Amino acid sequence: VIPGWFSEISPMWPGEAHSLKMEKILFQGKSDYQNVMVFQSSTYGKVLVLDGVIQLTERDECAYQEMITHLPLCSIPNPKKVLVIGGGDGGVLREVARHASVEKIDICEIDKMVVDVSKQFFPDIAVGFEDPRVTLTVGDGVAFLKDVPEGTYDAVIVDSSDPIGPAQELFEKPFFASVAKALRPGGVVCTQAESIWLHMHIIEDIVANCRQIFKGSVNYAWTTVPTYPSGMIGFMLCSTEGPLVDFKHPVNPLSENDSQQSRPLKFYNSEIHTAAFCLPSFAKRKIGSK
Ligand SMILES: NCCCCCc1nc2ccccc2[nH]1
Repeated sequence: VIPGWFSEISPMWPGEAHSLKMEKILFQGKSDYQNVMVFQSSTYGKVLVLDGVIQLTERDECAYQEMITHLPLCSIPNPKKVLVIGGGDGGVLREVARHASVEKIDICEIDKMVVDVSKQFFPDIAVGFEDPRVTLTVGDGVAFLKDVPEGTYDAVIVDSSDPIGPAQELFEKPFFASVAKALRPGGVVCTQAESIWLHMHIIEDIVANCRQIFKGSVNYAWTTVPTYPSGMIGFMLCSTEGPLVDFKHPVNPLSENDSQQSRPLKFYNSEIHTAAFCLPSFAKRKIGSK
């Protein structure tokens, strides 16, 4: 261990560890589900860490929050009701709120400590909770979805951590089936879907499960996040049977310089939306779609 440096050692990326120079630890706690830590880094702003794994930094969270939100919401004409599973930092809520067509935003986050810590240390991310359309449920997303009437949502966003830890069930078939039931015909889901450099086997399983359950489109897309190991993270975008969804050509554009927005988009735009679905050959062979 190098004094003054945080190294992200995890079984999720054996044999490698991304490190960030650390100025000061701002919070350390243990919730009912995981260890929670916040530190001030030297060059990436404040950093949120769960069980030793970097969830977000102030400097590059935009790449993840904007893409996981706008890839699905810009792919359907008029999203009205949106569900977020996970996402307790509030960043996805902040991005969903940019869509004027949205009338209702439900969020189900299992760990209240993540919400409280985000509000205290990441106000520009937790700002998402202030939108009047938002209803927060603190609980297990699997149980939440069991009580959702069929066809309730236009879009579901699963902003989870990784299969090692409290989010494990969010990567399994029964959960995907409950998401499909909660979506209207032609509805869309976008999930955090790991890295093609590190987790190809996990992704192949996810793609196989999604292709069985979602009878519309199933596409993998990705973004670059400098503070995530392998510098990238991917998303699984699926649509249910019904009006065809072409994820690669957004029908509901968000103007990147929308003057109404107090904060313009930092990362997402319609070109990068389309580019996000382009895969390197090694990945195309394994998880590409026709
Ligand atoms: N909202 C949490 C996003 C995921 C944070 C943890 C994490 N960091 C990763 C780096 C590479 C691949 C998968 C990863 N999962």
